[in-house]
Amino acid sequence: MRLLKRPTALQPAVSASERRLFGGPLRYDAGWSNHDYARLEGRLLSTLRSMPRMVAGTLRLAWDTDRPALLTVAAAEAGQGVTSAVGLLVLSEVLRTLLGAGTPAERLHAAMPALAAGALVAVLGAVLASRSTAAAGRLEPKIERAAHEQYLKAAVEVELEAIEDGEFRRLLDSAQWGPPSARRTVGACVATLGGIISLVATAGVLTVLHPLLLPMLLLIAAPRGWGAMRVAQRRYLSVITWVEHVRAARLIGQLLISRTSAPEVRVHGVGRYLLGHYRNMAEVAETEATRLAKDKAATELLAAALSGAAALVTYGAMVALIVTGRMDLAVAGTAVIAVRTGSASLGALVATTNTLHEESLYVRDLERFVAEAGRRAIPDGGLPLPERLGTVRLEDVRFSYPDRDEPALDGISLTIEAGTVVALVGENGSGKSTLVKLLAGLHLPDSGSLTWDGVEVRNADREQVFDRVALLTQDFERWPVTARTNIAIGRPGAEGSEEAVERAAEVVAAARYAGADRVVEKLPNGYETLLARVFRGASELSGGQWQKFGLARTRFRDARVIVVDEPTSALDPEAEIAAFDSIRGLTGPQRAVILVTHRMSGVRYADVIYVLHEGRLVEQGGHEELLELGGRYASMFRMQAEQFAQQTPSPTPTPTPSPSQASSQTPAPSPSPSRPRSGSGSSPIPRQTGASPNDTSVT
Ligand SMILES: Nc1ncnc2c1ncn2[C@@H]1O[C@H](COP(=O)(O)OP(=O)(O)OP(=O)(O)O)[C@@H](O)[C@H]1O
Repeated sequence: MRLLKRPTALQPAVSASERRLFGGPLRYDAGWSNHDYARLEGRLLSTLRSMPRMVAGTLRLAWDTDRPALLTVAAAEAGQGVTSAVGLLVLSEVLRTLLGAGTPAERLHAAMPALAAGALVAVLGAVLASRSTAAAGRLEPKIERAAHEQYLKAAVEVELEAIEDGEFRRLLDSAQWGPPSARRTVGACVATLGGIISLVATAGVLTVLHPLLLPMLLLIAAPRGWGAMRVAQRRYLSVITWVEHVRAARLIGQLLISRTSAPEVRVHGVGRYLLGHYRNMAEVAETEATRLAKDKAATELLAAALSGAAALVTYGAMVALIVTGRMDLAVAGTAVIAVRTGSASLGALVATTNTLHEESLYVRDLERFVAEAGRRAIPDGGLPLPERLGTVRLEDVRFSYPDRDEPALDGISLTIEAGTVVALVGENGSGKSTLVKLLAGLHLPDSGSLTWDGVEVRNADREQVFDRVALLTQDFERWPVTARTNIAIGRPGAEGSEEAVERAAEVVAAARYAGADRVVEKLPNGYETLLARVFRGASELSGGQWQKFGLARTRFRDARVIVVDEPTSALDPEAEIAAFDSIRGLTGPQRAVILVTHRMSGVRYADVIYVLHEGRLVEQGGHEELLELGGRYASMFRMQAEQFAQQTPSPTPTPTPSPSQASSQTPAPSPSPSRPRSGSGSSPIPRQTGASPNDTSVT
């Protein structure tokens, strides 16, 4: 492996693999991580100062999640601090008595009450510790769950544009460590609280014994605190800087074991190729781990040396105090134990504060993500849409993706009326899918107007816009759930027992409508078959079979505007004809169908065909009208028809015209035009404008 640069925290090495596979380093570019670096490096105290605010967020979450548990933990920890102070005072009394006047038996006898009190205090301390452990154990999973829910909810509610934005995705990625960190923050908070209380108690006892002892104790612990904090900050910075590298290596690992890539991994030898790159990237990550380990070792050695020197000075000062008679032996004995206890608890406090600090950095990422997601959330509320669909209208709409200079759509004006089938056609990248996303309310126009029955979509209640749309896109989701749920998920909602029965019947009707019922018949457990082969007993479907499920889901959704984007790309000729018929049958008086496809045989029956070219609307009209126009549509249609005619032996392919289009002499570029459609003889099934989507199958 060739390293192109010596790695540092700010400019990590760029491996040849990264350049080859991803075109460069996969890291956070400038932006907030570098800003953090400067902050972490230069302003340790300000980082420490901001810690209480970060911790407060988690404590608020704890307060909202399980208040009694939080209060129990706080009380038990405070109680433990008090018991440890009392324990030290008792010890001092025991030592004073044992080192005092009298015979050994008399001194032992005199020390008995203090010894008994010490035992009682120790038992009380143990009981309080166990109460604290139990309550914290109850609280921690709840905190993680609440934080995770907060994370997922924030992610679900943002605009699609945010999800497609690389910077936001990075934030989304780094925030995923927030919920487990919030859980650990609770544990660290508890330990820190306990540490602080017991330290204050010990400090009080030390001050009573001699005023010089407390500053000396702090001197012992300070270097270790500095060292631990520095190591944590560097580790955090490294994790953040390398997050994308780790993600990329993980992605390669996934590709190597994924089922979909398995054939190419084997036949094309991609396995060995990717494995080599995986190793390269892992080795680069190892150099970073080595760098961190060296840095940590050096920091800890320096901290230990400084702390050791401070301990030496402390014990030297105590000897001097005893020798000069300014401290008696019993006090010195207690002081030695108190300094040891104190430095141990200060060490533990430094460690837990450090954990708290490190974890709170991740919790802060989560907070930052939630805040950013809030800013980019789909707005709540807005103008209501009429229950019945009339017209969706676009006027001079322009839309650009944030990272593109050229607009994806420019000057688009079109109308979609209820009860019609509208087709969008155009070459790859002409803007069809983008237009669909605007119609579905997933993106808002940059300029121009998009209205639903006169209500500007920008001001409309977006919930209601989504509610009125059914989407069947090219890459619709193949949910890893049962066949039934894969259809019913099109309209998720509360299921009362009566409604459940009704829904079951609707699911079956939708499956029959889309031809998915014949797929279900062959599944081992029918509708209850799990469709995800990764699980035991589950089945997997072919691409075409999945498309039938997609269509069934769309039908089940029963929306006002039904968008189908390349719905037949994986269907065989017979299924494709049936699918186009089914899609036409989805329309109704209150319903419009928007069909996006490159299959011209499916387009010809649309009421209006809109032709897009480089983001602009270049032609519009009915099939015949556009053929006569002799423009882009006509040439696309003829091209497919000719291609089909060349592939089909004589007799000349029989077009499958609709009754209204029977005069057309152009052969339809249907994949199997001479085969009669099921149930329709050789004539096509007329477009079923006005048919209810709850009618029986039209296939
Ligand atoms: N999420 C995105 N971010 C940035 N640019 C995008 C994004 N999606 C699409 N584009 C760009 O917008 C333009 C229109 O893309 P769109 O997907 O709408 O075309 P299309 O007509 O649906 O293409 P196809 O027929 O291949 O599906 C293209 O130049 C494409 O590269």
